[in-house]
Amino acid sequence: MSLPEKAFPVSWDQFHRDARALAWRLSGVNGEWKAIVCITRGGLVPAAVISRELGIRLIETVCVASYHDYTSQGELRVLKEINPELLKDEGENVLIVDDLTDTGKTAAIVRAMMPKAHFATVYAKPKGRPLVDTFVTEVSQDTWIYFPWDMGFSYQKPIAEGQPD
Ligand SMILES: O=P(O)(O)OC[C@H]1O[C@H](OP(=O)(O)OP(=O)(O)O)[C@H](O)[C@@H]1O
Ligand code: HPA
Ligand SMILES: [Mg+2]
Repeated sequence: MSLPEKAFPVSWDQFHRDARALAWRLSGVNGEWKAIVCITRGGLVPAAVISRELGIRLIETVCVASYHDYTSQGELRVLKEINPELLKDEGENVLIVDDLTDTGKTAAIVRAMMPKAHFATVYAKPKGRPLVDTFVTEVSQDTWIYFPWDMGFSYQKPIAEGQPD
């Protein structure tokens, strides 16, 4: 996979605002959500925001791993399945939450587990967009989103002292 050309760094403040915007959109979708199923690890933070905003207290995880190094996606592995209780009715009234959909492979795997669930992500790239029902911001396929939990502040040398070679 070629390195993404564009970077989209997201601060904690921006991510909180975008996750709350997703909660707003979801508040009009369904009267009573049975539960949230968040796709770890990226879905954990948006699920915390949405559960607080929508008052959803039953939160389940489905643990999926695929991107094993910087930007290349390996084979998708389901490390922990969804509680069978929530698989009844094919996931009707269940809200699946993730941070983003990129190629859509993760979304496809989890959707297949609960075809009637509502799938929401904060960000979406074009290839994954058809797999999600509600999202906030689309970014181009060649953009890499840098999430706040992957970043930190670092010292920047004064311009006069020149930059490392
Ligand atoms: O649409 P896709 O191409 O499948 O990519 C999207 C998935 O990739 C990332 O998770 P990752 O597998 O990196 O694990 P993590 O959430 O634990 O970081 C992200 O959180 C999504 O779950
Ligand atoms: N940013 C961070 N993690 C990701 C991305 C991305 O753009 N795509 C898949 N996992
Ligand atoms: Mg993930």
